[in-house]
Amino acid sequence: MLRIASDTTPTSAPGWPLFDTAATRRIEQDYARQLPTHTLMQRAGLAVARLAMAIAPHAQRIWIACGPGNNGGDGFEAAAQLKALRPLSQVLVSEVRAPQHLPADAKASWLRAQAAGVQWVEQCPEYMGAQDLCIDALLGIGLQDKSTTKPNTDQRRLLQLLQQVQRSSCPVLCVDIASGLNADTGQYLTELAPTAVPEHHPSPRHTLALLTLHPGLFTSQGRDACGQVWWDDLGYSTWNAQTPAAAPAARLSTRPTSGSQPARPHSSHKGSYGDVVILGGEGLGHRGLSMTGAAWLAALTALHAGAGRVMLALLDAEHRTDQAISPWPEIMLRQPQAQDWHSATVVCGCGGGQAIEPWLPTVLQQAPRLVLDADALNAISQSASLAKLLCSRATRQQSAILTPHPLEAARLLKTDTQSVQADRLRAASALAQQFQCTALLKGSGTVIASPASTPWINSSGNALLARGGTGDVLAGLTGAIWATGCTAEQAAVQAAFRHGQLADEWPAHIPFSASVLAMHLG
Ligand SMILES: NC(=O)C1=CN([C@@H]2O[C@H](COP(=O)(O)OP(=O)(O)OC[C@H]3O[C@@H](n4cnc5c(N)ncnc54)[C@H](O)[C@@H]3O)[C@@H](O)[C@H]2O)[C@@H](O)CC1
Repeated sequence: MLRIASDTTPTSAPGWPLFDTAATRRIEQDYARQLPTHTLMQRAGLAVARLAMAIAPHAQRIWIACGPGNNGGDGFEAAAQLKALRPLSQVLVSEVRAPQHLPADAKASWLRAQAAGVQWVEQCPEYMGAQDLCIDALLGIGLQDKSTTKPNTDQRRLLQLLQQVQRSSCPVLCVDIASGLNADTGQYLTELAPTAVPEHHPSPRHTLALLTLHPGLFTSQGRDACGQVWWDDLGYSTWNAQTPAAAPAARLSTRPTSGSQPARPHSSHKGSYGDVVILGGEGLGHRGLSMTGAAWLAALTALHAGAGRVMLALLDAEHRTDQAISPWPEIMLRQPQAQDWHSATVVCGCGGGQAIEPWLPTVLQQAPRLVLDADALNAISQSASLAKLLCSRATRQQSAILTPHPLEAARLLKTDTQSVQADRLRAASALAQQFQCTALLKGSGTVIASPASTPWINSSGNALLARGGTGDVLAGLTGAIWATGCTAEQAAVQAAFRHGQLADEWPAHIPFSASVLAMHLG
């Protein structure tokens, strides 16, 4: 998902820091002060040119769409560098704004592109082929919402070029971030979002983030818009690795260095890995809608993910006799009223339907570690007394992890899905604050937030996971990891990463389903 395009020093803290626009501006000013004028843009242009040659080594034509600000300046600079590095290739530029109206850095790069012999064209040539390359240098972190003002000549021209970039049939390399995408949230400005291909792009897409990585590259619409993300810090972390001029807005989770499964001491036993109890699975007898499969999926996952013991308490009173024997003999069946909730890690709500609500006061008060999923979250969003019980857990040193999808998060926050998706970091942080717990907001670029901690964005996963039951697998996996003794935040971050990593590494010859995913966790 993230590749490093320079010899950037890895951070000593876990995860890659993600800086929002305001923090990036502070870092840029701090760094630019130390360097000769124009150095940063020259480094940016060279980084773009080098990556362009790496991803399109056989390109005969490289078309660069250059916007009205410094993102466009990076484009002019890349054009100049490409012309020097690839004199036989056609390097073509289309601009939004005449050079006399460009910022100083961008104007200097425009002059360098002219001097290098770059060719100016009105628009993307129709003869561009699949081996050629399109570079999107229209808008970077200077994006502004101009929807309330009447479009001027620059805006109309920018939209015209942006549409050509978005419909490009050759690979696209975006400079810093895909144009039109908000670097803080990963949401497109409505008027700049792709219209012909709303969900995915027909040609491969790469994005070279410059100086810092931004949250918007990795969540919401960012993953589809930016494709493969590369990063060049332009030398900043070598110059100032320890004390960046601003704090990160989030961290990007990375592959654990010790491997996915920590080594188990020889002298360990089942008690070393904790008990996980799954409570959920409304039975057919309640409303004629069986949801026991969801609870089974969570239990099966906890079993294969390595929990010491797994208990399954189904909310299926009418079918109790059918449940005397588990199809997986390692999973111990329990009647909810016979279960002691005081010591185990409880995963509550998978397929719980309406039958979960009467059990929530008990688990909210008794379970020391509680993962709340699906219908448990819906019940809490509709009941002030349950919400109060959830909030009060923190005062009793009991922790909780909420695992909502955007609609469940919207219900808990008394808002709508669109508002949640408009700023996923803010929504997850609001849930964590409101309920004093860890919130894992599912979706493209899962966000994990805890009170008083920098939130995480998960870097793994793909659309294979967009099918029924994978959320139950994530809940069971979170419970199994948490039961081994880590913190709620660590459990949520590790579970989200492992869940997505399995999908990323899924063998093409094995049909994907949630239950097969659960059984691949060993
Ligand atoms: N100055 C430098 O030396 C460096 C600049 N960098 C680049 O500079 C970029 C930021 O530059 P800027 O601050 O100039 O910002 P941008 O170049 O992203 O955009 C600013 C321009 O776009 C126009 N604009 C914004 N929203 C618009 C909209 N919705 N419709 C039409 N026009 C719109 C603005 O009026 C302004 O002219 C970064 O993303 C990065 O690519 C980096 O390479 C680091 C070094």
